[in-house]
Amino acid sequence: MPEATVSRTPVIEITNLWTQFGDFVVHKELNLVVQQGEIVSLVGGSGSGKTTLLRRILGLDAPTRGTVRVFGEDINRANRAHLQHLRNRWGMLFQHGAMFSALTAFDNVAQPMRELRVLPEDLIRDAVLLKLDMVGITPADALKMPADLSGGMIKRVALARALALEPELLFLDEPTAGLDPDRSESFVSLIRTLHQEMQLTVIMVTHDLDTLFELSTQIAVLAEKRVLAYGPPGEVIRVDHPFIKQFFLGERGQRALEVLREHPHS
Ligand SMILES: Nc1ncnc2c1ncn2[C@@H]1O[C@H](COP(=O)(O)OP(=O)(O)OP(=O)(O)O)[C@@H](O)[C@H]1O
Repeated sequence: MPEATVSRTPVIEITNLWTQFGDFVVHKELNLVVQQGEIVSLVGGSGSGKTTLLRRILGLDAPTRGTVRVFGEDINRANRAHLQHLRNRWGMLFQHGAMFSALTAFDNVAQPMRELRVLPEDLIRDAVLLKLDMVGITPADALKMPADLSGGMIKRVALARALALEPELLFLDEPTAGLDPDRSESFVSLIRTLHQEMQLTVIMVTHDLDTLFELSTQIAVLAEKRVLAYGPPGEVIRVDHPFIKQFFLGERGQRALEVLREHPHS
């Protein structure tokens, strides 16, 4: 296909989104367009509406006004079956892993595949072991219950589960929270490798500036009830706005500039 005709439908397109709880407005005329292959970090102060925005994108709650399109589809107009089809195209890693505590690591990863009810069990077995191998979990550890795994291992198993259905889009909520610096660093390089190998689009919420600058191709700053700035890290941190200055200044800003010097393309 000639390049000019290749469709560039954004993976996510949010138009004039309003979110209101009673009289309290969280998002006002919020717009955001995410193209395929980006790693987007959502940042903003506490209560700025990051989690609520994620929930809107996932179609968990309908917006007060505005539209949310994922893979070109209006998420709030899709019927149940269609919504499920869309959901199978993304994976979500929750902050605390959110594993089923009564299932082994293996069965936690197998669960989304079993739910599809189309794959034979022997194929599921191979696919689960492959996903666990990708995130560095051995077959022996796969048989353990979540309570017998370390925090870092739980995150990796939860990531394997989020990747179970080969998603095109991955949501990460505070992916490195609760990990020590070494584990956090190896989790970041795992995400980076998976992003390169699977051409994933990633949307993450993170307060960890190291993770943010190591991974993001774009940063979306949520403030004043909208996306105040959106662009590559090097551009966003130079935006002249009190929140952005405060967020990236001082020690945080120094680290940011260091990482940007190490990765001058970002
Ligand atoms: N179901 C709800 N009913 C009423 N208010 C809500 C509801 N969900 C969220 N809010 C409010 O909306 C605002 C945004 O919340 P949200 O959890 O999205 O913020 P956040 O940016 O993710 O914050 P944090 O970084 O602290 O997790 C908060 O003031 C919160 O109290």
